[in-house]
Amino acid sequence: MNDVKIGTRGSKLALSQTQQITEKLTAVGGFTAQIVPVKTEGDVLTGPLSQMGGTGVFAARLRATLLDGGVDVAVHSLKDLPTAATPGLVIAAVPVRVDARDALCSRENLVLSELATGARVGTGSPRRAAQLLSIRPDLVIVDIRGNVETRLGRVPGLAGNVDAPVVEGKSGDLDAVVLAAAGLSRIGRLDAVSEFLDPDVMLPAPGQGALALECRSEDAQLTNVLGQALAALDDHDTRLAVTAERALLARLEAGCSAPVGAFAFRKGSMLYLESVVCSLDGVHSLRLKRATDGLTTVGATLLGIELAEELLAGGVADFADLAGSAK
Ligand SMILES: NCc1[nH]cc(CCC(=O)O)c1CC(=O)O
Repeated sequence: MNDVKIGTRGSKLALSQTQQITEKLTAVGGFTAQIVPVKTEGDVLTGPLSQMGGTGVFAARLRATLLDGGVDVAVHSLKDLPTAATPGLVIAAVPVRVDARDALCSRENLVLSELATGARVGTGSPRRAAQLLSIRPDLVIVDIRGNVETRLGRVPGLAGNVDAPVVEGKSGDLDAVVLAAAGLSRIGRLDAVSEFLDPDVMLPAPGQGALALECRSEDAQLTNVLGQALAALDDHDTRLAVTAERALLARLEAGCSAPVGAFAFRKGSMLYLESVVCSLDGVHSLRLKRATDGLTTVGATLLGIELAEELLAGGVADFADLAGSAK
């Protein structure tokens, strides 16, 4: 097989993670590959991300390109991938997860507890906003969008030396932003981090820090060179963790901008899953944990479903906008 086409979004983050994956795939598979940036709806539309409606803004175009043969593999950030299966496509590999935590990137390198009363913190994520407000109700949350560099540019001193596109003419107007550590790491900007927020403080989005390598179902066969190379990149523990997190999200019928955090990890013979659902103002929240010794994707799926049902029984639908449509 020659010149496998690897599809990705065109952002710096997407290109850098796809480059790393492509190097591994070609080394394992012994084929050549070509990276094909695909413009997605999410790159074209403007307006607050949380109002762009439903999940999968970033993934839909890539999936369509995969189905029509324009690319052979799509590299997705797993947290941006809708939980519903796409007929004809499979997630052939979930490579080992990097840091799943969120990170505070602030002016003068302050940690969360040191931010001034009423400090302006940028995030477009209701999940991050709600968890920030539950610890620091005084903070002023500013809805921001744009790629990672653009968001860093909103904090004085963090713009870096890249010419990040300035969105709505705003830069340097915030005290801090919250971004995924994984994204910062992948573009080489961990220097901007003032504090890594542990899951005790802020539970990440389901799938955060993990990638999904998707291909057409017929190409995932192990009799196929591409299928073998993809299978070699799959990490079982990461697969179990994200399977539990995504099963929970699916059972809650939560949208991508719902205030739901979830983090699972395997330790020894157990898979642990913890989740939080918050009201947008951070005043109400329910946080629960569960574990299973069923270390299979079926066991992980059941764990996610059971924890979601406990959250629903605890009344989260009464205070949280699970559909994530209203702001
Ligand atoms: N929603 C955008 C997005 N999708 C994936 C990442 C990078 C981290 C990851 O792979 O989980 C980011 C940026 C961010 O949330 O700061």
